[in-house]
Amino acid sequence: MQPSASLAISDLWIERGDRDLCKGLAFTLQAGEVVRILGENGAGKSSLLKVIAGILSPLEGKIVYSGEDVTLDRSTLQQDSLYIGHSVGVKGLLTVEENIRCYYPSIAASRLASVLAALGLDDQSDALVKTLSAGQMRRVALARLWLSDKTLWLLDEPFASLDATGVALAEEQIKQHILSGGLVILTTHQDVLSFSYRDVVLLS
Ligand SMILES: Nc1ncnc2c1ncn2[C@@H]1O[C@H](COP(=O)(O)OP(=O)(O)OP(=O)(O)O)[C@@H](O)[C@H]1O
Repeated sequence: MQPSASLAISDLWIERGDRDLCKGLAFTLQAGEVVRILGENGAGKSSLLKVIAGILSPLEGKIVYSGEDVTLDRSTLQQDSLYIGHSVGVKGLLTVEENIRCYYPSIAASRLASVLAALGLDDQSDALVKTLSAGQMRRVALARLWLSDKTLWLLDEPFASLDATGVALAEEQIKQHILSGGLVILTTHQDVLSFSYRDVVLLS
């Protein structure tokens, strides 16, 4: 985790297909803050997260991470960020444990066991992910929140498919992260969140 990290987005303009998204978007994020991206379906919320993560490039604008202009080269930001996309992004033909080991190959068995227990997946450790429910798959994806040492979290619909217990677990991880000085940008259609956040609204 980087102490006192910050993110500043200015004059951002994203184009996808023949649509202009987020034209002139600007916002900042300081250590310990959460921004929730709001907007109608198709407004560009997922696209914005992908641009910040360096998966897509903006047409115009500036992205500054902790004082460094990373607009053209997002590698510094990528090294210090965790992006969990809209799709669950887990591998169905691997077990729960193998999925987690894909990202954290040297994780200690005791650490893995405690994360699986926290997620209520301890009985599913050896199950093929394709045999799990949608909410259980989302929990496997969210195991990365428990294990991440990255500062900036970019979370696209992290609560989708989760039951109330799953939402509370994920919210708790986000709370712990911001208490440690992390930064979070998330999209969610959930109205009530149990931590402080600012809204950035994308107009369609
Ligand atoms: N792979 C793609 N190629 C071209 N255009 C795309 C692609 N993916 C999304 N788009 C377009 O970009 C626009 C924004 O999509 P995006 O997924 O970012 O919106 P969103 O706000 O996250 O929507 P939702 O709330 O439905 O998840 C939409 O018009 C969509 O059609």
